Amino acid sequence: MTKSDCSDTVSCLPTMARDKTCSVETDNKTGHQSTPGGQCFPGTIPKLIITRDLTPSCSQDGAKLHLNSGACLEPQPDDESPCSDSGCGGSPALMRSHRKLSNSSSFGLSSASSFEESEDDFTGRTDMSYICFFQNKSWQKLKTMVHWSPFVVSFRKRYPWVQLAGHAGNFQAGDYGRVLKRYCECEQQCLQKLRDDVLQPHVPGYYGVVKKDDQEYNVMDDLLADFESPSIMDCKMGSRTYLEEELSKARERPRLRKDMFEKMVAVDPEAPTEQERAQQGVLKPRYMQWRETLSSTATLGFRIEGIKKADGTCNTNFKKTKQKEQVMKALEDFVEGNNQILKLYLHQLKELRSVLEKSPFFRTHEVVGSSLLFVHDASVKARVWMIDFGKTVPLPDQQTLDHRTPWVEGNQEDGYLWGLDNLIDIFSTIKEEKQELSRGYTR
Ligand SMILES: O=P(O)(O)O[C@H]1[C@H](O)[C@@H](OP(=O)(O)O)[C@H](OP(=O)(O)O)[C@@H](OP(=O)(O)O)[C@H]1O
Ligand SMILES: Nc1ncnc2c1ncn2[C@@H]1O[C@H](COP(=O)(O)OP(=O)(O)O)[C@@H](O)[C@H]1O
Repeated sequence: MTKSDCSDTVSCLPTMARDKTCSVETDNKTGHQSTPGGQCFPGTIPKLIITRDLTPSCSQDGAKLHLNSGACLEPQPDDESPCSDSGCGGSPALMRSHRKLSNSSSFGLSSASSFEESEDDFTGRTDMSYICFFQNKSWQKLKTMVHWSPFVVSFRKRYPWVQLAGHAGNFQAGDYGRVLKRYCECEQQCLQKLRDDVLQPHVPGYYGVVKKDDQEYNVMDDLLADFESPSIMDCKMGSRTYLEEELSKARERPRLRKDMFEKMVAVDPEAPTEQERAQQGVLKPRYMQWRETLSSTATLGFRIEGIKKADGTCNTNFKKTKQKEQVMKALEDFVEGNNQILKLYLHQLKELRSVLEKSPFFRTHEVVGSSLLFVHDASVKARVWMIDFGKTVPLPDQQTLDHRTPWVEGNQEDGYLWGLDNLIDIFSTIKEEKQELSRGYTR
């Protein structure tokens, strides 16, 4: 997710203390559209009601959103999450739209064929030494159907940088071994605090803020730097992908998101309700809940966002990967039957869990929308890191989370450890099945 100045300020304070005022008006960088004609929905617009989701397959309660009469719906900047592209403010340099990278099915070209000039490349010099070169040209765009980032990291070695998920345009190359991520105060505060937490080895190293072309960036370790042609997987953790704060805002000031309506229809034309169809828009929490129940987020507490393999193939088409068996298949495919890689990942996930259970930072933060980034290569090196702290917010004084208790609105539980337990179980099952299989062969 990306940043917005005022919403960051709002969300990086403990919930109780947050200043909810935000004077910035909706801007056109967001790409979000209001209801048809740019007006408030002309009909009777219902009020927002939150009810429990009692779906038996879901081991947690979930808030459901319904519209009742009376509200005027139109996107507003402060409806968004702390680092949302669609939030208010942001740098003038980023007034262009920052699309969310599509999760549509996509199979990458080999990196060799993916380098191409593009009209919308970044060109010209910058005031920093972060220009990257490929074939003597600056800022080559890695152009495929998938999410190659618009830069090639270059210094001691050149390698195409891959952004598997998240918002397009959020990253730029840093000095060798570092990347720049569009500034988000919330994320900055987390990365800073994490430097002094036991979790430090499990998150990218953080090196402060730099300004480039009027835009600020958080500088952090490039987690791909020490790998050769890495395979990468992004798993979004937790049973909930929107902050409680986003829910309150949606209830206080329900706003329709036409872009989310369109993303919903693209996956399942039957998904919107009659009313949503008439409005041509959905509320953000409604969209997020729909994504959660369509995927494994609601039932397993994590979901796969994308996988890029060493051969360059890339798949971000996991929106409907929900059943345990489907997830297992995707994970098996990711490790390509390599037992050692499997063991390394399992070991690291268990180690991470034990550190999370001890971490003061983790205990005192609502961790939403954060991912685990899995990276391995042919040299049988494999690592897992926590990334994306744009919606990780401190809890009010004295409050702590166990990250396993099912969420009910108000308790701020995020299901992170529940999801990690499930992920570990799935990796363990794959390992056991492989062992069974090899025992069978040797009999
Ligand atoms: O994956 P799809 O279905 O495209 O939906 C996206 C993701 O949930 C984003 O989360 P993430 O950045 O973790 O991938 C979220 O950003 P937030 O994190 O800001 O909530 C986007 O909200 P908007 O940015 O409001 O569009 C939402 O449209
Ligand atoms: N420090 C990093 N090193 C290498 N790759 C990263 C790093 N941070 C993010 N990425 C890549 O970028 C993608 C999106 O990152 P994320 O922080 O989730 O962005 P957003 O905030 O836009 O959602 C990840 O799936 C991963 O592929």
